[in-house]
Amino acid sequence: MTTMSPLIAGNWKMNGLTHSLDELSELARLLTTGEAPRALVVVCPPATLLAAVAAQGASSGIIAGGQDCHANASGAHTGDISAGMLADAGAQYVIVGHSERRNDHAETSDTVRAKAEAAIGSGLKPIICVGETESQRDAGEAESVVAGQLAASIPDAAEQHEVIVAYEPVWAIGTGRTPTLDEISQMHNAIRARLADRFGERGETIRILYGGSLKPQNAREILGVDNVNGGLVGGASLLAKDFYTIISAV
Ligand SMILES: O=C(CO)COP(=O)(O)O
Repeated sequence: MTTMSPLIAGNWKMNGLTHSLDELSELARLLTTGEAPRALVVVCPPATLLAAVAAQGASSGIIAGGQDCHANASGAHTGDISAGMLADAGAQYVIVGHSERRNDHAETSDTVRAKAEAAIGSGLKPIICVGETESQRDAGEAESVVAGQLAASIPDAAEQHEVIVAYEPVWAIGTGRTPTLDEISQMHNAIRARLADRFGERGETIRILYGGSLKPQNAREILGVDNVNGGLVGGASLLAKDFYTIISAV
C-alpha cells in the first residue's frame, strides 16, 4: 500500500505558443481560488515556454518540467537540450522515454536510462515512461514488454534519488481508448512488484503514473485504482479547466 502524495503532470507535447500562457494563468487561478489540490502539479511545456512556465507557475505551486533531455551535459548536439539547461530554465522534472520519443527518434531503453541518469545528475526528477503497443498487448506480452522496459530504463541511481514511472499504453495515447480498470490495476500492481523486487522498500515509494486518454470523464475512477499514484496527461492538459478537473479528481 502506497501513501505518497499523488502527482499529476501535463505533457503539452509540441503544442503551445506564448498565448498558451493564458491557460497557465487560468490554471493558476483555479488552483489558488479553489480547494488546495492534494496532488503535486507539474506542467511540461515545449522548451521554448519552460522558463515562462517556471516563473509564472511558481506562485500557484505549478512546477515546471521538460519533455526530454539529452544524455550528455553539453557538446555538439544541434537541436538538443541538456538536463542542466532544463534545470537552469527552472524545471524540476523531465519526461524521458515517452513512446513518441522512442518511436520518432528510435530511442532504446538504454538511451532512456542514460537520459534519466543525466536528469538525476542535474538535480531533476525523471518521469520514465513505459508502455506496450496494441499488438504486444494482443499477443499477451504487455507485462513482459513493460518489465523489460522498466529493467533497462530505470537507472540504479533510483535507489538514492527520486524517479517517477509513467505507464502509458501506446494504443491509449491520443486515441480516446483506455484499458479497463482491471487491466490498469493488473499492470500497476505488476510494475509495483518489479520496483519492490529491485529496490526493496524504496520501490514501494516510487510513484507510478497512468497516462493515455486520461480525461475529466474518466480521471476519478482511473486515479482511484490502487498503485495508480497520479497521471500523465496529454491533450486534456492543454485546457486549464479540464486539467484542473483531473487534478481535483485525486
Ligand atoms: O502521451 C500522453 C502523455 O504523455 C497521453 O496523451 P493523451 O492524454 O493525449 O492521450
